[in-house]
This record gives sequence, structure tokens and C-alpha cells, in this order.
Amino acid sequence: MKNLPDLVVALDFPDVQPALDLARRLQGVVPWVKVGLELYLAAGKDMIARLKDMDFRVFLDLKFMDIPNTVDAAVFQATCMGADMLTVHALGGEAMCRAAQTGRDRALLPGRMPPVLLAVTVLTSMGPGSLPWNPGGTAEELHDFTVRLAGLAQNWNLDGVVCSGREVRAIRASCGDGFRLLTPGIRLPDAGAGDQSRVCTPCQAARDGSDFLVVGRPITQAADPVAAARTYLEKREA
Ligand SMILES: O=c1ccn([C@@H]2O[C@H](COP(=O)(O)O)[C@@H](O)[C@H]2O)c(=O)[nH]1
Repeated sequence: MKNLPDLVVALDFPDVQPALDLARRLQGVVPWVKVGLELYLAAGKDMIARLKDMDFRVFLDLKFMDIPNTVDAAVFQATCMGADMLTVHALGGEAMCRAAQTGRDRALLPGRMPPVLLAVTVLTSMGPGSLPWNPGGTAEELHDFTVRLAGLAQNWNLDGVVCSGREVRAIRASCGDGFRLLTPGIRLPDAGAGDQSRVCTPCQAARDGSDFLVVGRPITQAADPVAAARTYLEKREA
């Protein structure tokens, strides 16, 4: 029987202070927090150190996509900062994804766990027809493309992928148990999707085999974010 997926709260804030305030309230409630582009650009690498000092595992979601040499260097820096999980875009291709692994491996210190390296397949904000080269595409085509990218990422030796909850079952079936699946776009039925397109409930994503559920606004913008986080934790099972 598979463990329940970990909940990752996305600290998508424009300033250091609200991010740290919420992180303090979430200590002991969730194991992981996410630092994305907005917070990283506002707060820099100091934020990673502060969250690590608070005993969080830190998912640094900067979705690298550049030439291999640049991605190698970026992943080296992110690994030195102590990030526990990192993202690159699968669409950057094999050479770039392998360069990311080289950068990570160069930065490793003896006894330190390597950060989990994930490839973003197709952003969860994208729906059928969103792929620029297939504007009339169907949901099935988007699904199949996402599953195919996941297979390529596995062949390129990445640790797992970012996908929507809607593809988890198929990717789990084709990539097996050791491959990590992280799913943003998680929403309870009464929550607004916002700009997310391929949403999924925590329970469905958990049942299908997701390892990490990423939730941002439904928690950060709730009147009581800690209560909202506890609800998302409970709803993994119901
Ligand atoms: O495909 C992707 C990849 C990353 N994300 C990130 O997850 C959170 C989701 O936030 P919500 O407020 O729960 O929508 C956000 O930080 C994104 O950058 C994603 O949504 N989809």
C-alpha cells in the first residue's frame, strides 16, 4: 500500500515577511514548502536558508530551461543553496536534462542527500488546444503528450516529473513506483480553479499514485491558512 502524498505549500508571495509569517504558522503541519519565481526574485537565496533553518524541506521551483551549460550552472547553484527538490522543463530536451544532473552531482557534499530533480511536462494551466503547435488539440492528445514526456524524462534519468493529477494514473502505470510524481493544480471541489486548467482533487491524485500535492492559493489566501492546510491533508484520504 502506497504512502499518502506529502503536501507542499506554495509560498507564492511578493515579499519576505508574509512568506516567513505563514511558514512559521505551518511549522509542524506540513513538511514541504515551495519557493517559486515570485518569492525567489523578491527574497533570494537567503529565503532558502531561513526555511531550512525552520526545518522545512524546500522545493525550489524555478523551472530551468536554457542551454545545457547554463542549466548545469544553475542547478549547481541551487543545490549548493540546499534546495531539496528542483525543476527543469522536459521540453529543454535530453542534453539539457542530463546537464542538470551533472550540475547537481558536482555540487554534492559527502553525506548530503541529492535534491530530487523533476522535469515539468505540460503546465497544469494548459488545457486542450494550449499547445502552440496543436491549437485544435484534444484532451486525449494533451494527455498522451504529457505521458510521453514523462517517459522521456525517465529515460533521461530524471527522478520524476511535474504533471497534473489527471495524468498520474497513466504515468504511474508506465513509469513504475520509484518515479516521483508531483502534482500542482490540486483543488477541493468547492475551490476556484483560478488560472489552472487540469485540476484534480487531493483524494483522486493520492489514489492514482501522486507523491507530492502542491497547493498554493487555496491555502495562502484562505482566511485561516493553517486550517485550510489541515483540510487538504485530511482530504487526501476522503
Ligand atoms: O505545471 C505546473 C507547475 C508548477 N505549478 C506551481 O504550483 C503552484 C500552484 O499554485 P495554486 O495557487 O495552487 O494554483 C504555483 O506555485 C505554480 O507555480 C503549477 O501550478 N503548475
